[in-house]
Amino acid sequence: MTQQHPSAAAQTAASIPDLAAAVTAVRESNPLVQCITNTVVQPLSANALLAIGASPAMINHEADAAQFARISDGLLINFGTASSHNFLAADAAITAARETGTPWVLDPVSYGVIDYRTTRIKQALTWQPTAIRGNASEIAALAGTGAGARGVDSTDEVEAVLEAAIQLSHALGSVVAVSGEVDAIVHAGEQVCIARVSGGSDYMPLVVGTGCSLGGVVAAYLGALPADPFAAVVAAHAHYAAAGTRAAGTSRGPGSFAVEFLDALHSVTAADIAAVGVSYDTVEVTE
Ligand SMILES: Nc1ncnc2c1ncn2[C@@H]1O[C@H](COP(=O)(O)OP(=O)(O)OP(=O)(O)O)[C@@H](O)[C@H]1O
Ligand SMILES: Cc1ncsc1CCO
Ligand SMILES: [Mg+2]
Repeated sequence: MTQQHPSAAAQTAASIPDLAAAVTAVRESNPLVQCITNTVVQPLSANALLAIGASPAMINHEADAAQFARISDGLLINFGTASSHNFLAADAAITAARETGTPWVLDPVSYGVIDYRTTRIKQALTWQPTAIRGNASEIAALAGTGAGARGVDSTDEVEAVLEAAIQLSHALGSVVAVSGEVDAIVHAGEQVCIARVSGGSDYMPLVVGTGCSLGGVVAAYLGALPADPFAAVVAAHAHYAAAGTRAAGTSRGPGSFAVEFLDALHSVTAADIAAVGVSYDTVEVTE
């Protein structure tokens, strides 16, 4: 079995992502992001993408999906309320994205909770997503561990599922991002790189779609930074954390937070995002 030994040294300065540069890359390149996502979160997801400087398109029918994937900079797949058309659209879009080398993100909503969706997510995993973004229970379930999600919500802690995230990243080559109070982003190459992103707000789990819309934002960052997927995924989470912290300061509850959060996604500067608390670690892998 593969073992991980925490390294005494934190990640070398040279490989620490330049978050400000990533934010600027998104805002300057206006990445086109195809979202095949659930009906609950469509407006929030599209608005979040507009607010960060990306261009969203919810193209989710199988007859159109592959054609649009070929012109997109990034693709999000989220089966939260998927119809038969959406499942077929996802298959077509992922196939096209793999042909064009377009980065794509899988949000494994409710993996392990219901059978048909679990089968379809398993199929999508065989196509090796550029990034997998989910809450702690979803990531644990993908690796066959954890307490299991309760519907779409997590019952696990991020740190408790870190080993599962590392295994998944090893197996698929994907960047694996686990959301929660402190997010963890894992990329297993010769070494395992781990980033932990603090900030945000405890209103965030009370607004539906903060996680789902983050999946689209991750796709946008990957589209702007295709050569550095770890940096892209960390920067997307730092952007959310900075905006969440700012929005919480002026909110009275989840309703006003949702509005303030969109404003903050737009108004946070690259410097604000670079100032988010992110800690880096590496883990050596030995057989
Ligand atoms: N307690 C918390 N404090 C600060 N930020 C949080 C907290 N819980 C979640 N977040 C943030 O909320 C966002 C969504 O994470 P969450 O784990 O709630 O996703 P999710 O369960 O997939 O959401 P959904 O399925 O409703 O879209 C992330 O940016 C995460 O950092
Ligand atoms: C509430 C809900 N139900 C299916 S998808 C979704 C959005 C959060 O995952
Ligand atoms: Mg979710």
